[in-house]
Amino acid sequence: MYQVKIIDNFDLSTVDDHLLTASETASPDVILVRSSQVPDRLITPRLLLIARSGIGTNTINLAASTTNGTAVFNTPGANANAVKELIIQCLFQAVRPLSQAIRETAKLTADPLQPAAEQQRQAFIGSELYGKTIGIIGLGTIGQRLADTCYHLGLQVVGYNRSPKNLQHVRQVANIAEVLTQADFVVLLLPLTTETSRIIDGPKLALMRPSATLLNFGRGELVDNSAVVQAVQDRRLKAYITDFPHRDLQNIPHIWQLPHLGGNTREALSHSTNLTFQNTQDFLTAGTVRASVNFPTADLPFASPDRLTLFFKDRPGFWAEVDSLLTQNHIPVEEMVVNTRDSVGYILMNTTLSLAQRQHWTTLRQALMAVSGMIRVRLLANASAPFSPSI
Ligand SMILES: NC(=O)C1=CN([C@@H]2O[C@H](COP(=O)(O)OP(=O)(O)OC[C@H]3O[C@@H](n4cnc5c(N)ncnc54)[C@H](O)[C@@H]3O)[C@@H](O)[C@H]2O)C=CC1
Ligand SMILES: O=C(O)CCC(=O)C(=O)O
Repeated sequence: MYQVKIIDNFDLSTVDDHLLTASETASPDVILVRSSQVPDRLITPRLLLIARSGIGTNTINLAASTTNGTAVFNTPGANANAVKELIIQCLFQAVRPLSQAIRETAKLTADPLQPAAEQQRQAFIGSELYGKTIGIIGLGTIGQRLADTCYHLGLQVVGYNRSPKNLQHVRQVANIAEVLTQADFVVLLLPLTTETSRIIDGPKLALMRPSATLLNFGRGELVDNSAVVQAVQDRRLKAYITDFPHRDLQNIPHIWQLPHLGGNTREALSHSTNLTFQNTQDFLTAGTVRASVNFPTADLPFASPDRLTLFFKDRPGFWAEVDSLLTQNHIPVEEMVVNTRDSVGYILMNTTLSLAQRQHWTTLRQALMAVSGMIRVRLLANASAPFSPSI
């Protein structure tokens, strides 16, 4: 049974109850997390995986996880529609003061009500999105969906992504500055990395039209808060809408703060949680990696009694050494997949161990761990074979 540290809310009742148990141990096997910070102290040698329900992994120390041989998973696309719909809602709210109109109408006491309400309409004249230009910075899953919907609403779509995408309805430009100068609405949908931190600073804001609105649904740290406050207060930027509240932005006219609502729909939460559990279960039982941000992808039918998984720093000659060690120890390689990513590699290897080999597994594991570059070795038992729990 794997010990699971649950950060944020997860209900384990739908997961195989022989696999996971919630625990407050200081050295869990598994961490389940939503948006909260994962403390570095939990990344101990025992930690096999961190499963993030959601896409952004900026609250997880990826370098430390990789060095530790801890796979970090996320749930690509699971909340993309929810984020897109909220952005569309914000765009409409930015051009038509709907909530203000509802609030003011509710205050009226006149009878008949309608003529009195209509008297107020002058205060709620809006404008239309049709024909305006939206600039999308970060054309990943959410950015692409947003681009598509905006196009169908009649907006012109300008976009920028680090690596250009093959997209029908987006005029892709060479840099962020070109988006900022052309758009009536600029939407940030970038991950937070060292490269993107404060990517929208004072000089970049100065490129925006005074009539433009900036919407940040990527991460708060993408924007220099003091520069955006200054731009809004100086009327060099019409408004700033952010999904990442900060004290420095509190109660400032034309700055709207949402409590990180992008993925906060029943559907998105259910998709994300299901995928999180799937990622966790597949990795624990079979070593399968589908949606990891630091492990190479690897999937292989578990058609053998046993399986070895090897995670290693990629280097020439690594496999030759492992292979010779396996041969010396009479461990058959029945089927295998190997994949590399950045500077690490991952192997799934189907095998059949004799009873004696299983009994001496600790010794063999030590020998494999001694191969230069090896980071983590696991032996998994096929659930349908009569063997003790995975190590
Ligand atoms: N507000 C919310 O509740 C949510 C916020 N997010 C945020 O939105 C981000 C995007 O989400 P997805 O579209 O699902 O992710 P994604 O990974 O599909 O898209 C990110 C895109 O940004 C591009 N990119 C990365 N670095 C770049 C750079 N320096 N310059 C230009 N482009 C760059 C990538 O090439 C990729 O196309 C997430 O990383 C997360 O921070 C995601 C989901 C919910
Ligand atoms: O709603 C959440 O917990 C996370 C949304 C988010 O920011 C993400 O998926 O990156």
